[in-house]
Amino acid sequence: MHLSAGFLVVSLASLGLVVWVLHKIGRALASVAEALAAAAIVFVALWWLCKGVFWLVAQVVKRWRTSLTVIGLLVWCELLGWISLAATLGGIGVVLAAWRLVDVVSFDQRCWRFLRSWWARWFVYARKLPGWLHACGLSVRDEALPVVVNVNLVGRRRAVSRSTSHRAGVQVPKVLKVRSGPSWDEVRVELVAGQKPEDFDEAARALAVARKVSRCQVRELEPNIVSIDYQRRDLLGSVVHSLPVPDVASVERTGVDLRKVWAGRTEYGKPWQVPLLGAGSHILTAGASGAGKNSVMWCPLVSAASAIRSGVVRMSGIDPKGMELAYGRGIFARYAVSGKDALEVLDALVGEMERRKQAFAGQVRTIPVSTQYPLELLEFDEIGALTKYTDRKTRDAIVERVALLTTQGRALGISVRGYVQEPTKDTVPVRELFTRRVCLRVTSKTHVGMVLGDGAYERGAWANRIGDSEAGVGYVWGEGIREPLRVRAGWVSDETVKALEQYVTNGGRADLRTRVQGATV
Ligand SMILES: Nc1ncnc2c1ncn2[C@@H]1O[C@H](COP(=O)(O)OP(=O)(O)OP(=O)(O)O)[C@@H](O)[C@H]1O
Repeated sequence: MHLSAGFLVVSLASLGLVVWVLHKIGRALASVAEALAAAAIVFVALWWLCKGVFWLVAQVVKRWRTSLTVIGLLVWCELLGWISLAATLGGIGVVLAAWRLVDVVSFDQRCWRFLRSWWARWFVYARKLPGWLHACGLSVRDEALPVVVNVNLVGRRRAVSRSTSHRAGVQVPKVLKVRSGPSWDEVRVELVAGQKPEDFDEAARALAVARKVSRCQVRELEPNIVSIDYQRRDLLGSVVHSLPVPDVASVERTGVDLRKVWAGRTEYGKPWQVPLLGAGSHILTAGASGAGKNSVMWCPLVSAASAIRSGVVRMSGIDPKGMELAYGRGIFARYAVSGKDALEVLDALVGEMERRKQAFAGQVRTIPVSTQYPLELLEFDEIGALTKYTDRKTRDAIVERVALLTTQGRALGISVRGYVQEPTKDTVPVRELFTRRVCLRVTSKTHVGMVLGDGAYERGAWANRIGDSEAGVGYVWGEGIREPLRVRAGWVSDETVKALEQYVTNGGRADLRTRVQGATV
């Protein structure tokens, strides 16, 4: 009995001791945990503070223009007061408004476009483009590869394969620069690893829809940098008029640069200039009926009127319809309607080419054009009518001569400009030999590739979407032009064609046909 009471006392005392020790340990651990938590909180706070300061400094340095402006404004307010700042800003606003009223073009080019670019970058594209790109499938997911570990206890071998996935986030191309022109915004972005410029070509339509504009064009600038161009408004919506025909009585317009002849306006509001001589001067223009092929033909001729009149340019025309060129018949030294006459005109040009070869062989690489050796410019309307819809023999002969002229004529001062409604290979078997092509409104998407080449449609040359009311609007691509360029040819009225004929033939007194030996009717 005594023994069990003693045992009980000892047990209780031991239990008390254990509880007391545990209590002490618990308190000690709690203090350690508290200290650790406090240290962790201080550390995390310090970490975020450092990160914040670093980010702020980086922003101030990176956006140095904004930083300087803010600092300047603060200093101004401090030294001169905010009333003087408000008055000065108001004064600048009034001056800018007056500038805009007086000369909107110089105002836009020298001032407004910089502000517009800045605004577009920070308030449109930096904010919204990542979302659009992601929605159009132009982002790359950071997906860590899923891993499964199989342990083979018998063979003590481990095999590793993939089975779980981890999604850490999404990478979107970075906006590098925004340039905002009068009708286009050019947004330069840097691609992320795993993307290629072609991905953006394919998504151009979706990008246009996301931005709620009718056109978006993608240009590859560097292997990892593309420019996404958005058309905000259409500068080619209204008719562009051709230059006036020079007045015979006034001082003559001289010095036409035949390598850059005014032909209309580009979508960037700049002059569209075509070469009638040298690189890119063999031009094939395709367009459905009523697309405006005639303005592409006549407009540069009106601009080069003085060179035609002075004999530096000698015109030849093949006009299977017998209507279009016939209207300005007087300016053509050689002219043909039927297949047989067309062959004679082409033979005459090939003959001239051979003569020039003999005269200049070994002396120059490109002949200088002059009245003695003028630029021979052939306008070949409805080329398909003679290369597809005639008898086989005439057709082959015509194709052969056109091929000769387009492959050899350039350095010898001979240029060929062809026009066609249906740009298929069997209609124009030599279409690749025309170094520059113009695609006006066409009826099908496939025609765009046939005229301008592979990838033109994807790069934004949407010629099948040109409206019926947009005659003269088209895309030009080829030698010397990196991306399809949207243009509108200058419109040439019937009166202007007649005035051109009057001017070139000196009121009918000069018959250009007499200047050509062996000219056809
Ligand atoms: N640059 C232009 N701007 C505005 N209107 C134009 C322009 N070019 C042509 N047009 C108008 O569009 C109509 C068709 O033009 P055009 O005769 O040049 O077409 P086309 O392509 O030659 O057609 P087709 O092959 O049937 O002869 C004409 O009424 C013309 O006045």
